[in-house]
Amino acid sequence: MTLRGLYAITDSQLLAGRFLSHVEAALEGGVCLLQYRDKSDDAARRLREAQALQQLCERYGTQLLINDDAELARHLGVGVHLGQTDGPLNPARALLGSAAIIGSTCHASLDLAAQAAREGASYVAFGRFFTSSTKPGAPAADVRLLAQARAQVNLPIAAIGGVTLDNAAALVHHGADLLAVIHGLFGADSAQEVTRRARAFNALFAS
Ligand SMILES: Cc1ncc(COP(=O)(O)OP(=O)(O)O)c(N)n1
Ligand SMILES: Cc1nc(C(=O)O)sc1CCOP(=O)(O)O
Ligand SMILES: [Mg+2]
Repeated sequence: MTLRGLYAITDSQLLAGRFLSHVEAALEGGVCLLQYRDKSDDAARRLREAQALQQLCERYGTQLLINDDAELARHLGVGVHLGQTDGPLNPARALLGSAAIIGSTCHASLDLAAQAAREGASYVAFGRFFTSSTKPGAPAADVRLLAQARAQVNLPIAAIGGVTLDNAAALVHHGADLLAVIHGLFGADSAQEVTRRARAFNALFAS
């Protein structure tokens, strides 16, 4: 499976009251990966929402990943995204199996990316590349890191953090395979605008 294109990530606050409609609008525009990211500890709601996203993803042929929670991913039979404080990759791979998509946050570190590759990650994520209203305190990364990663890491590369249609082309140009986006996609006022943005993000990979 080719991991290349828009990687949409949900945000429970931003999507309050329009969760499924905005996500479906994004899927309509084309989403390579969808990550369910909910930082609450409301396990029942998390299960319910993740199941609803799984149904949508099945309809649109999109791969679902769960942020942080390998157990929930295992329950649903989907992939997981793990940060540096979310537990090691090896047990997650053992839990989810060889076919599961497992992503790893590498901040601005090629060493972390090499380690993630050794431990069986499916893709590595670098960022944040721009100012992020969702996660303003995330460590910063420079776009030139992407070309270095391209040369040294034999895995798809996701770029995250403040990605918008105004700045995403540079990330693709420097080597990003996946544009991981929250606000730049789901911050739109209407479902139609979400779909338009999703299409526009994907068009950056066409040339
Ligand atoms: C695609 C992608 N990249 C990075 C992250 C950040 O993961 P993490 O550092 O664990 O931070 P939280 O998202 O858990 O706050 C991500 N979720 N997705
Ligand atoms: C969840 C997350 N992780 C980041 C990292 O740098 O690891 S930046 C980030 C927030 C991404 O949201 P937005 O597209 O709204 O900036
Ligand atoms: Mg995390």
